[in-house]
Amino acid sequence: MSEELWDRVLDAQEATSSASQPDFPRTMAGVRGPLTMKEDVNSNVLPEKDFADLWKEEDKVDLAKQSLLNKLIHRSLVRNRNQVEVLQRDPTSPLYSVKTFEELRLKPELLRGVYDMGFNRPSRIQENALPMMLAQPPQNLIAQSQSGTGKTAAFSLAMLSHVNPDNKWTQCLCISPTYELALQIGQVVEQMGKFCPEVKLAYAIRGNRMERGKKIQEHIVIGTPGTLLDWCSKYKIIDAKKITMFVLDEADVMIATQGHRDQSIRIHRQLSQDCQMLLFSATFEESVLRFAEHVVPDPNVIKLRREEETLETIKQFYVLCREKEDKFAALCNLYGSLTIAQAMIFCHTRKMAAWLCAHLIHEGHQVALLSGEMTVEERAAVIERFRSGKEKVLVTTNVCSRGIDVEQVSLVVNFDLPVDMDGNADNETYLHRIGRTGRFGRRGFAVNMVDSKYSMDIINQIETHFNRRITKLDTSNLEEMEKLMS
Ligand SMILES: Nc1ncnc2c1ncn2[C@@H]1O[C@H](COP(=O)(O)OP(=O)(O)OP(=O)(O)O)[C@@H](O)[C@H]1O
Repeated sequence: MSEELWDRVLDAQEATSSASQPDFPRTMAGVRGPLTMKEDVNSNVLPEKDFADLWKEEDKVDLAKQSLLNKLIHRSLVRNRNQVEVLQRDPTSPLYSVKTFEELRLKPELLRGVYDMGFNRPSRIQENALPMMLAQPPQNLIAQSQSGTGKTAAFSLAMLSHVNPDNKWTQCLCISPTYELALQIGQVVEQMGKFCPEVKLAYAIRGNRMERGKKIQEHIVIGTPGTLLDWCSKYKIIDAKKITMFVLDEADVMIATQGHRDQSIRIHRQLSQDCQMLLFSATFEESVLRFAEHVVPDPNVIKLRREEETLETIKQFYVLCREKEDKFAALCNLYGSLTIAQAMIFCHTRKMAAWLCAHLIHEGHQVALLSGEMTVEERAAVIERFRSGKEKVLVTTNVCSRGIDVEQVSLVVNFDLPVDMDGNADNETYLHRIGRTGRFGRRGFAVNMVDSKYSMDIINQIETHFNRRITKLDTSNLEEMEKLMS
């Protein structure tokens, strides 16, 4: 089963990374402020002296000043209201479009669905990709667009436009890497297709058992790769030859992760030659893109330049902590800011996420935990509670780094920085993690916890990769911070 495999992949990743990242001490630090540093370490090379030597006692920050962060986040959320409309008129924004939804020739029922969701104009990716996806004869597409700019909405519209409801068989397959994401995509399709009740949707996800051999009639099937493969090959309830549109969401991770790639390729092999292929992601590393171009015949490619990949609307910071114990203290001090809207805190391992969650609760904070070892039902319930705002702070691992769309998330904290199996910066995961905030033009903040020379190097690698500055959050300099956050 794919989800089990995914869990095993995550397990393996977590195991490897635990080896490369020393475990957080079992004792809990006393709560005190994130420390500030006089010297500017935000250059690409950290001074050679020992990290600890950079600190002085007087650098400890006045806790009262933490409230500034609260104030600034609060203000930026309030300011947000008209921002989407402004951005959609700004030619440099990824939300900009010349066309209206009407000009994209959507069916009237879909137009109603789109407007009913509160969309006024298409984003750039929607404006560019939809005509390609709806063209006749069908065209293949590999598309990259920044996180939260409407890719899911774009391919959902394509699938809903594509199916012929009179044909009572599955015509569109959409694969996503996780259970939660498959459910979320399905919800978008259901909402957008609200006025097309004749179009039916099924979820190929773990636990959704089907009768062997009896072909299903749902026009669109969304699921994870293992279950979808079972539905096509083992249970034979989908005739893959009749699929005319195949969507791979988070396509780069589906290609780069071996388990996903094997399963997706096995599904792909069963499709007919002329099945339309649509690949989407916010990140496409060069080698992955080359592989995708090799697999997808004659594709249209929408690709971002590296410097366009990060969103201007997400302000990126790092907090310097003296040592590992201080990260917890710094996080506790940020807690007020986390709960102004909603926040996601990323840890490197399940063990660390569980530890952090337990200790935050012990400190009297209300937080929820989502990590790979939970059952899919538990995970879905946690996401639902978070989405509905019942939980304000979610502690999680990379299992939630991609795709999850909760618009109120204003702050992402990297309690552990994302690193790959070799201990280098995992730039793609970083981008997806911080992309959980700043959805569709909203303002967002990403705060990275830096507790060693090693993690400072990771920050520097990320800065260099995206050519984007990650600024030291220095709560002792109020004026400077106000400027940075405005
Ligand atoms: N044209 C639009 N107008 C207004 N809001 C939109 C529009 N298109 C999408 N949205 C909203 O923007 C948010 C982000 O969209 P979506 O999830 O499709 O982005 P994405 O590019 O798939 O993100 P990710 O890269 O994280 O997977 C959603 O809440 C969605 O409802």
